[in-house]
Amino acid sequence: MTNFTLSDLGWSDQFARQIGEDTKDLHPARIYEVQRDLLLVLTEDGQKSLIPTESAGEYAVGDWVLNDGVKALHRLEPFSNLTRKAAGHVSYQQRIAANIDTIAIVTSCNADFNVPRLERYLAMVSSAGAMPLVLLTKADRVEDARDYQRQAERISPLVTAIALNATDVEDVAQLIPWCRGGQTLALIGSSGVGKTTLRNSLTGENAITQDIREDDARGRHTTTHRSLVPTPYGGWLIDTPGMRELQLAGMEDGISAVFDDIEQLAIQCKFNNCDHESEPGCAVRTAIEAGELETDRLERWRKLLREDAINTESVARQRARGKAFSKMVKKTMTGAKKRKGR
Ligand SMILES: Nc1nc2c(ncn2[C@@H]2O[C@H](COP(=O)(O)OP(=O)(O)OP(=O)(O)O)[C@@H](O)[C@H]2O)c(=O)[nH]1
Ligand SMILES: [Zn+2]
Repeated sequence: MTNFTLSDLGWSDQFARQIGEDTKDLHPARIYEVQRDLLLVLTEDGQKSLIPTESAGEYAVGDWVLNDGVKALHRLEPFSNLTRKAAGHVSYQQRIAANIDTIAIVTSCNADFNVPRLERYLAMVSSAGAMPLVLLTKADRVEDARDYQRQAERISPLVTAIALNATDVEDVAQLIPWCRGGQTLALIGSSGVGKTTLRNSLTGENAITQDIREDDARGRHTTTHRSLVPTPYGGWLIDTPGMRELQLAGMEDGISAVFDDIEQLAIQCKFNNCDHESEPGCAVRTAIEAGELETDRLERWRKLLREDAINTESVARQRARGKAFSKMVKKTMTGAKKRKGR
């Protein structure tokens, strides 16, 4: 990985505009891997490692940082930002990857295919500010993959679905338009759907198909081995480990985008606080009665909005608690310093 220009690396005016008087002497670098105490980056002068100046969770693979050759002093605002609500009892928005043009949601033409889960992923992608693509792998294992394709495309006009055999290099070449000329494509989806296989077919390399496990103080966990890898077509690929749990938080806009059909109907309801239950003049109910909208889809929309609202609140509460704690620590420290100075 050497000799890339900034534009090969995905640099654009949007980032150049963020350079100010105080940062004009620093150099841009794109993160290809976030390690606990180190950021592995790509620059015009090749690969480097930088010392982070914020906690590791503040950086994501794909981010641009400005550096002095040693430290990552400033993180540039990304044009897209893939996050999720972290699993577990501590609620926070976990950054997964940044500056991705297209996010491919990978599922297979088998029992993994699931419309509610696709809707969930699509809301996530839409909130991230990236273009969604649905990849239906294992198309070689079914009689007719077009049925899966139709079901996926029916979810939203935002969806382009491609059915393919991930093990077939020629078939996977259909994805070249999304990973050439400095563009970044990310792959997300459950474990075993073929993300690593797609990556190997696209890049010609042989990435290990299993996640590495490591022990740390908090017990066993799967290493979050996300990295930005070059494709032979001039673009980039980010492979993310399989996500078991996919909770939404702060993604109301993404949900609205995926369920735009319902939102458009809701605008036409007689009452603007309509619950779409039994109110007169409800355009949503009318559409259901006319067979233009499925009750199940209405229910899924409601469920995601409810879940998003609850999770968003718990993330906000956690953040407030964290802030209150740092404030308390700061006050105590200042108090201690003053007492010492006296
Ligand atoms: N026949 C066929 N097999 C496939 C296809 N895609 C993936 N496979 C097989 O399915 C298995 C799982 O594929 P992986 O690429 O490891 O899946 P993954 O999404 O990377 O899984 P994680 O690393 O756990 O997230 C492998 O044995 C692949 O060879 C396909 O399109 N057709
Ligand atoms: Zn209504």
